[in-house]
Amino acid sequence: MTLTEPHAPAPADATTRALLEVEALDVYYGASQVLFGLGLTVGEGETVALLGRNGAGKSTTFKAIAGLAPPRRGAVRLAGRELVGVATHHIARAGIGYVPEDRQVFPEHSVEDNLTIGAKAGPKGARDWTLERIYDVFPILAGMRTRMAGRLSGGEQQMLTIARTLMGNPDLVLLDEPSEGLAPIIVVEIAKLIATLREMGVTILMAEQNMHFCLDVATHAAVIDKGVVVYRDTIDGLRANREITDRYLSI
Ligand SMILES: Nc1ncnc2c1ncn2[C@@H]1O[C@H](COP(=O)(O)OP(=O)(O)OP(=O)(O)O)[C@@H](O)[C@H]1O
Repeated sequence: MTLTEPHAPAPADATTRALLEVEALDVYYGASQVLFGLGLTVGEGETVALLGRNGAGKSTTFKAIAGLAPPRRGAVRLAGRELVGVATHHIARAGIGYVPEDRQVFPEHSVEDNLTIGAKAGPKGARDWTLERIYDVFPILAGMRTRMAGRLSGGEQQMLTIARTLMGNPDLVLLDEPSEGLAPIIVVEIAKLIATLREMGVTILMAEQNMHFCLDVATHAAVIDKGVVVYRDTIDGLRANREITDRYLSI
């Protein structure tokens, strides 16, 4: 059960070590408050879906974690290290790979250049992700390595953005609405890809409005409403909880 205390970081599974802890986060745009003491935890190896309606605060939560929407109050810790007040590029170096909603590829560069531009060792010196491994997991990109990224379809650009982020060897990947604006057949491909990453043990926090997309992909779910995380459970717990899905996620 799992209605959460609004200000506490909603607990990860007791057996899992917390990788990301977000605690009592207040974020404002100018005078307008958007996150209200938001708490959220992502355990190592989990794929957590942050679900909520349009405007609930999903993107703002990600921006706050990535340092783009600095919180007025609260804490964001990655493996115990405080990230509030740390510059965005240092947050990336600390191990957070952020895939924003608007898919940022370098359109005038080839697929392979896009992958190598952001390549670096992870914070612990790990180079788990190499070009070879990327092409293994993203065979579609292997077939278009010399193509200009700007000529890729929306779905291919989404895959390239995820792949480019992995080349930075992050400890945690933030995926903001990975299924948004894509044709259903491509959404299925993106879902398979995320499931593959999950099986490989990559820790993922993804924002989604589309609950059905998450049911087969995520291990856990957190529900955000009006800037507060109101529920956290396993994905199966969410699936079984009609009250929560009807109240917060019905479209
Ligand atoms: N730059 C901004 N300036 C002012 N208000 C903003 C800004 N960005 C977002 N907001 C407002 O903050 C609230 C939360 O927006 P946010 O984008 O975080 O929601 P979301 O859950 O990601 O929704 P969506 O699926 O539409 O992206 C909304 O009311 C939105 O209008």
